[in-house]
Amino acid sequence: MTRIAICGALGRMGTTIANLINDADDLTFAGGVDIREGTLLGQPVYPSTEINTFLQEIKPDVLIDFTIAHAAVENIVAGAAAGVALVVGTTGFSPEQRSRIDEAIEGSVPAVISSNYSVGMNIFWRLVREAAQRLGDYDIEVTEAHHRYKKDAPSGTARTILEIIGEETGKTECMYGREGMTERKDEIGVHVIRGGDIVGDHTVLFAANNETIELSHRAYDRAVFAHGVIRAARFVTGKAPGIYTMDDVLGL
Ligand SMILES: NC(=O)C1=CN([C@@H]2O[C@H](COP(=O)(O)OP(=O)(O)OC[C@H]3O[C@@H](n4cnc5c(N)ncnc54)[C@H](O)[C@@H]3O)[C@@H](O)[C@H]2O)C=CC1
Ligand SMILES: O=C(O)C1=N[C@H](C(=O)O)C[C@H](O)C1
Repeated sequence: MTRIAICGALGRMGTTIANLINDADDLTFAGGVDIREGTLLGQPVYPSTEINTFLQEIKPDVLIDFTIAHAAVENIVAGAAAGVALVVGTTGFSPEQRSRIDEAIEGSVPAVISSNYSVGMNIFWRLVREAAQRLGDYDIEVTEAHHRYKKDAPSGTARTILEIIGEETGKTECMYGREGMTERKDEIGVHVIRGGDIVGDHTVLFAANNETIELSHRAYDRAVFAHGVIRAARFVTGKAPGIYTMDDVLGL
């Protein structure tokens, strides 16, 4: 049995993932950490200030983090120091936070890090790469929509899309929304929508004179992310230290 713990256990993703772990024959939900203390599925949830005590007492094989960037950094550093394999889904890291994460993980524990654990999105990123390779001279606009409670913008997934487009076209300048008198140059337009309970929509528009191509991905249920997280948790157990992606997990 692989013992799995979750940071952000009481959140939208934390509870969805815990329920899937509970249903799996080879995995056990060992407990969680959150700002609030309590229990989930009969297991303890420690307050976030007690992450080190939690790791010593619960001794999970894998620590999954779906919290918020500043908290995730501390949880990852603690998990790596305790020698626990990691699966990180939290988004919104600054470059400095990401460097701190990489330093903590490299050479100490195996970790999967991805801005989007849905299988469909990992294929979508490949489609975007192919389109960007061939349509680099088209105008490109990225739009994402999420629920009203999402804190980081643009989404981690949109940031990954921008990285892919940058790698394939060399275009790295972005225009975040437009207002007033604007003149389009070679920038990538980035547009963020927040409202209701939208789970996660991403669209990449390639536009030229007389034609447009739109690639869209829409998640209808958080279970699509959570299923990918479970695959990542099984994959990361017993791997050599280092940072892995969903390409590694899915064998893409
Ligand atoms: N990579 C992926 O596939 C996905 C990533 N996400 C990302 O996961 C993160 C969480 O998303 P949601 O579950 O929707 O948010 P949420 O707000 O529902 O859950 C976050 C939980 O973390 C807890 N928390 C906050 N600070 C903490 C700390 N210091 N230590 C422990 N727990 C703490 C909160 O109390 C809350 O229960 C976000 O960054 C989001 O962008 C969300 C969905 C999919
Ligand atoms: O916060 C969310 O909900 C989501 N966050 C991830 C992101 O920032 O890309 C993934 C997914 O779109 C849902």
